[in-house]
Amino acid sequence: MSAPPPEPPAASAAASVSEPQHEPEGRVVLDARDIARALTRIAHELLERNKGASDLVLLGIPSRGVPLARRIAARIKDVEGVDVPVGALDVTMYRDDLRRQPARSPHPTDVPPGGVDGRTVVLVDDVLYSGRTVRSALDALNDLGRPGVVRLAVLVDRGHRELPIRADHVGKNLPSAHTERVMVRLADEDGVEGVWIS
Ligand SMILES: O=P(O)(O)OC[C@H]1O[C@H](OP(=O)(O)OP(=O)(O)O)[C@H](O)[C@@H]1O
Ligand SMILES: O=c1cc[nH]c(=O)[nH]1
Repeated sequence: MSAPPPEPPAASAAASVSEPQHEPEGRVVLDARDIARALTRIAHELLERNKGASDLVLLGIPSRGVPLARRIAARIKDVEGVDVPVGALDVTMYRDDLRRQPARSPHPTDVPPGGVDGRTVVLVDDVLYSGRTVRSALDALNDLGRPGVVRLAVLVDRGHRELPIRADHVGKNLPSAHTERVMVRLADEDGVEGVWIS
């Protein structure tokens, strides 16, 4: 009798993150150090604009906006010594293309204790393109409360807005063609880190 086949590795988020993935094809527009610098600058800009960290709440838009928001919060902690609350704002059920697109699985929304009422809420996402995700995020946020101010921070603005939305804080402006793909990969989510265009 032959030995049973080995068990496949357990499918877990931790396993998928620890296995390095292949880098996307295309031209590197930001490497890991560029991303780190951009996030440091955004953290400083936020503090300057807000005159400190008081009342700030960072809400990442899944999926990659959430680790980016955490990284910005870590930089704010380094500079100001303050723990800024970080949460996640899922936009899936607020999209304007729900009827046209195949169903997407929602991510959890996670509102930090203290909520958003009266706070300066900074929405954080990896890429700003048509602006429709941010539009849906504003609707999702409206169901959570009434922030005093809402700002937007993105790692990459690739242009081609379809709505009157702009970012307050941008890691990199990346003029792009509609036909091009912009791929953000973050080590904590993807096992590789950088931004590629192809
Ligand atoms: O300005 P827009 O045209 O809305 O495009 C930007 C959004 O598109 C991408 O998300 P995607 O829906 O591909 O999901 P993902 O975050 O899981 O990659 C990206 O992460 C932004 O959230
Ligand atoms: O509401 C949304 C969000 C992202 N993309 C869309 O086309 N619509």
